[in-house]
Amino acid sequence: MYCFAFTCHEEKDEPKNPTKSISNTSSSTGRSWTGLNSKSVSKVSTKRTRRRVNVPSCLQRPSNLKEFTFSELKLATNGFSRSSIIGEGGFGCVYLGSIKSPQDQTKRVHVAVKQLGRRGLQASFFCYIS
Ligand SMILES: Nc1ncnc2c1ncn2[C@@H]1O[C@H](COP(=O)(O)OP(=O)(O)OP(=O)(O)O)[C@@H](O)[C@H]1O
Repeated sequence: MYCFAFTCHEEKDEPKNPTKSISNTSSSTGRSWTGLNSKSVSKVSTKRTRRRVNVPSCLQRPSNLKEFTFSELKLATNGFSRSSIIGEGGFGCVYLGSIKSPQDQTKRVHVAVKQLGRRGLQASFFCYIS
């Protein structure tokens, strides 16, 4: 299982809404879009200690993550329509989206788009590929 770290980056022409992240729901690609795996995420996201865990910022961490703009995610989820909602977790709603495959631009893949809600802002945010 591979993981996507939440992207902190905001674009100037986008609304201030750092609440979206995306994960690939398709297991058919067989390739990861990121260097993180479930082990590294569990180290930083599930360990509850009094000591502060030193997590490198999103911008410092080397990765091959693809960043999506708010507009791209809006398009992928049909405007974050209610009919695209496939679940809701502790961080917020999860939408079914469709994007061009990073490996083959002629194909489309289904993705889960997680929306960080107000409650979720209080916690670290990671999402994962199923
Ligand atoms: N990659 C995915 N593919 C398909 N459905 C997903 C995917 N990610 C999330 N979901 C759906 O959205 C729901 C909420 O997922 P989410 O990961 O946000 O919360 P969670 O699994 O309850 O964990 P937590 O909120 O504690 O992180 C899931 O129960 C599932 O139904």
